[in-house]
Amino acid sequence: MSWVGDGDDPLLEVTAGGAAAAAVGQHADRLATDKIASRIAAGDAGLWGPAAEADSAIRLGWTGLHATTRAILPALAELRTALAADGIDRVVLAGMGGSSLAPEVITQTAGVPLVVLDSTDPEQVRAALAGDLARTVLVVASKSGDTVETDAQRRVFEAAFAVAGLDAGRHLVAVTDAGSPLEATARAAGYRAVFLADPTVGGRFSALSAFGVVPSALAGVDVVRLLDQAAAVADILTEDADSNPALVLAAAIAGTSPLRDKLMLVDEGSGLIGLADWVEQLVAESTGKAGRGLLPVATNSPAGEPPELSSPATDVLAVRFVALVDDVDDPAAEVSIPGDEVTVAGELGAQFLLWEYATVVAAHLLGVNPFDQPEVETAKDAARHLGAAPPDREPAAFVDGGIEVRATPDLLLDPDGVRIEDAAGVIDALLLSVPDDGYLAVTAFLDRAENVDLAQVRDALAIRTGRPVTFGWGPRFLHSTGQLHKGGPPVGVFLQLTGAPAVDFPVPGRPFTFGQLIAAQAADDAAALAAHGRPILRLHLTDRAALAHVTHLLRSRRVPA
Ligand SMILES: O=P(O)(O)OC[C@H]1O[C@](O)(CO)[C@@H](O)[C@@H]1O
Repeated sequence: MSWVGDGDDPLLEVTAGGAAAAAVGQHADRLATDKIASRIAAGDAGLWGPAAEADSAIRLGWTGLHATTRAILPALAELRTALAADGIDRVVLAGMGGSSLAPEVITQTAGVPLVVLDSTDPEQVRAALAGDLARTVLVVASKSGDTVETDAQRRVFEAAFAVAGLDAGRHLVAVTDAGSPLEATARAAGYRAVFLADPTVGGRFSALSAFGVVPSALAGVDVVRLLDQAAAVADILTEDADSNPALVLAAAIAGTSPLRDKLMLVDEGSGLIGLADWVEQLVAESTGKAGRGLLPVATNSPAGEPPELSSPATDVLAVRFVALVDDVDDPAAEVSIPGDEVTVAGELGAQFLLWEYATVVAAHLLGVNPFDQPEVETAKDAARHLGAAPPDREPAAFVDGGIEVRATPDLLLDPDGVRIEDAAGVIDALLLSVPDDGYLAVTAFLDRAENVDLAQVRDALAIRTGRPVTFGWGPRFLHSTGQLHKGGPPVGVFLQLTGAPAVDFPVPGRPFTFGQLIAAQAADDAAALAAHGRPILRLHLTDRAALAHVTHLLRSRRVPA
């Protein structure tokens, strides 16, 4: 069945087939009758249960950002002109999760350059520092203002500008909440601009706020068009109608029975580059708690169709990002689509608002609070209090060809209880441990620019395990699927990849280096996952040249029948 967001010139189109269509038939009408959409737009904090009200009461500002964000556009335009007059035309964005994912999608889709630095990997930080600093402006984006990764990136750039003999303040812009530590730091350091964001908008819902538009506009994106795309569908998305695309999408992704909680996000010519990475954080961090949640699987399969969809398991749902169909003959027409699938079409600004509504309605259906991230706060606190000596490194169980192997105990024994002493064997043990309703999460605390080919192991592992496989770069995924890994259904199995960096350097003013910071973040995440009873295999490359060997092992070794 197909729902078109409006008349014969669709701005949004959501279609559902099979189990997803059945879910829409089962839930959309009640969601409309219960006036969920209009209540969200009206700021009704009571839709997610009493325990969530403290959060939901201050986290619904995103419903109006397409209008309220316009207030900063004149100052933003002036700043862009002033920067150009100063010969500053390279924009680097330091921010994690919701503070960088939307600008990344916005600028990639618009085809304008933006260096997104959302890593503490020393090699990735060094690459961002290697640009022409005289032509560089660093946008430091952090709602809380004390995210350890962003603070470290800020510190090293401030020092680099000074060493280069530049007036650092003229190369620095901040986006943060009023009263945050970053606001105070930026003003004291004379940043040339400090944009205060809407405090009633959480990070993963901030795409249309200053967090989304400041870096994008400075990079050269027409953000008025982006806001207009959202404004054009705002009314449709608040309609209490079973044809409301947000209600349809929410029912399709969260209302199937049995629940298809592994969402295979597949791009099929949408033109929206990287949208899956933004949806991944929004859906995983909003729904992945209380032992429930939806696992978005961002797939960049070279063949186009991810292996998981060749014969989809009963807990898998395909969500395809497609181009809008211009000539819709009959807007009310119901077009059937094959399989247990959902297709979503719309301009980027419209999709931001669509997915935000759909996600909070999905959380309503799942019975979870979409606005907190309890397990991530624990990780953020641990990182904030990193002392002079990062947590002692767990000793390796064994070393095999330059690969230090660490693992939860069960993975180190073969089916006969004999201790495994080779990397290939322990990889097999890991893949065999993926439950029938589970998933494998590969987390690579490496350089996502330099090691980009590593992401291709996702498909190979999906074939080997026959289960959904996610691939995330660390520490970036900690602000996305990290919440779901620890707070969601306890069915994940984890492969963590780390590597000794070729370079390392201190975080100015802190008692650790970038290499120590990222190693500590990986160790903390592994410990947290083990504490949640999740199997985890950690492969540490004493030389990143061994990555080719690890990739071969992941791709090639057969799991015994
Ligand atoms: O913008 P901040 O406060 O630096 O937080 C960055 C990200 O970390 C989280 O708070 C937790 O992952 C996200 O919700 C947020 O987008």
